[in-house]
Amino acid sequence: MTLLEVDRVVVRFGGVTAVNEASFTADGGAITGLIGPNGAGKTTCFNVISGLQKPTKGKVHFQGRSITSSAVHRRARKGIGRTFQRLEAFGSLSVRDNVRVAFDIHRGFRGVLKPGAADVEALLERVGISDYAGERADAIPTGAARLLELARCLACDPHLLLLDEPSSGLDEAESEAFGALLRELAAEGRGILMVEHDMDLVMNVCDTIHVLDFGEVIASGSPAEIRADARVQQAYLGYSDEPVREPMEAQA
Ligand SMILES: Nc1ncnc2c1ncn2[C@@H]1O[C@H](COP(=O)(O)OP(=O)(O)OP(=O)(O)O)[C@@H](O)[C@H]1O
Repeated sequence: MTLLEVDRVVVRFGGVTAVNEASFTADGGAITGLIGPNGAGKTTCFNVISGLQKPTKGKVHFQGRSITSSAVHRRARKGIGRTFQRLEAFGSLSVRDNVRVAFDIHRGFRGVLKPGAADVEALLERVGISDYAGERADAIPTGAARLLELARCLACDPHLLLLDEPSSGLDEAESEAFGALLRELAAEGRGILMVEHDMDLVMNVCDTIHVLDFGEVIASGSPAEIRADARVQQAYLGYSDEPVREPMEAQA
């Protein structure tokens, strides 16, 4: 089922066209990748979807309804959750308290008053950061902080997760566990739209990938289709006979 539809969105910043007639979708129960070179317009698209950036033109639909003019908090209440490239946790609070705050805010909206200590612990366990539960959020490794961002987002039980470079800072084993967690979340029916530069992760977990270049969607398809697309190879992936990882790391 189509959960999110971005329809011919244009974003201009003065003379810079950051997003140019971009159209793409993300389904519930699936992982969708949004990839492209630095400056291609990926974060600007996320800002348009979450409501932080008004599009110059175009529309955004969520669950079949236009949210183009909805405020950020209304989109969040409708079930759009987001993590940021820059980490946004409360640094002086513990990891546990960061997740607790997210739960409390979400429950406050819903009018649920039951204490949720067990839920907090279960969520910390689920994303794999229980060992850091008592530590200050600004004292944990970057990879764990990214997982904390995800936990805070999941505390709000989103239908659609927008994940902006969620795996940066994760080592190979953590990245693999993270991919498995994403698959689990999608299997629960959630939609995941992910901006990510780790091509191994993207190619392994995504059902569909959209490629942006200079603000335009230059290709959409399965990982195999994207790998084989000549325009994508030229704009982003490098040549097809080279391993995918090397050109990506060269760009980072
Ligand atoms: N607030 C802004 N004002 C002016 N130009 C902006 C603004 N935000 C983004 N841009 C420009 O819009 C273009 C797209 O930027 P954006 O951050 O969306 O790209 P991106 O694909 O997310 O890049 P990266 O992979 O480096 O995060 C870039 O040329 C950027 O410099």
